[in-house]
Amino acid sequence: MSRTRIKICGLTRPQDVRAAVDHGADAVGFVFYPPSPRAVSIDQAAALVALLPPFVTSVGLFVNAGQDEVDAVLERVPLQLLQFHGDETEADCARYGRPWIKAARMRAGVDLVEFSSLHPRAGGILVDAFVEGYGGGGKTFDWSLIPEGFGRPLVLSGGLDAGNVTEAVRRIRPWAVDVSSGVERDKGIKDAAQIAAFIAGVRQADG
Ligand SMILES: O=C(O)c1ccccc1NCC(=O)[C@H](O)[C@H](O)COP(=O)(O)O
Repeated sequence: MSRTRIKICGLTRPQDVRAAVDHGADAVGFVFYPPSPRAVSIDQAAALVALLPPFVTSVGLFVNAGQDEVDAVLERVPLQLLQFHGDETEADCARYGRPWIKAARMRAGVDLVEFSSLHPRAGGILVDAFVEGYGGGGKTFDWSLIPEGFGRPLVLSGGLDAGNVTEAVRRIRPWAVDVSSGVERDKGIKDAAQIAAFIAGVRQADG
């Protein structure tokens, strides 16, 4: 059984990037959605991505951004993976020639299989809770809404923390987990001890 990949999202400070990398995160996410308290500028993101060693994926997160907005980021920030967290169509996501994951905002009544079929070229589907402000809400959703045998890389997200991630991984066996609020002392301000505890919780489930 391969180990569960780990993405730490919403990083804004160099020390938090270093903490995520040092504790073994596989990916770090930077939010390019201005209303978010975790949003970073292009200059800030370029400096943070420059801290990443090989084999730690830089992820850029967008919500219904215009093409010019995404292009302006991509010109200056070497993002290896894009994450589209709004109402983007497959065509919207595919226009940048970069690998991407598409976020589904999950709640009762959302058919994840149908959603997935609308995004066949996405590298994976990130399943987040349905929250105001599109994401970063620190809220879990009913994991039983995730169908058995989903059949493509699933990134479990939404309200995860060191207290629930071991159970979440054991129940869902996702390709990866993603966390923002659950490793923070304040929005956009990560806590190294919470990052360490979260990653240890994932590793405990991996066995
Ligand atoms: O993090 C944000 O502020 C954010 C704002 C708008 C859209 C998406 C956002 N974050 C995307 C992520 O991938 C988060 O890690 C994900 O929503 C889970 O957040 P949390 O429940 O706080 O762990």
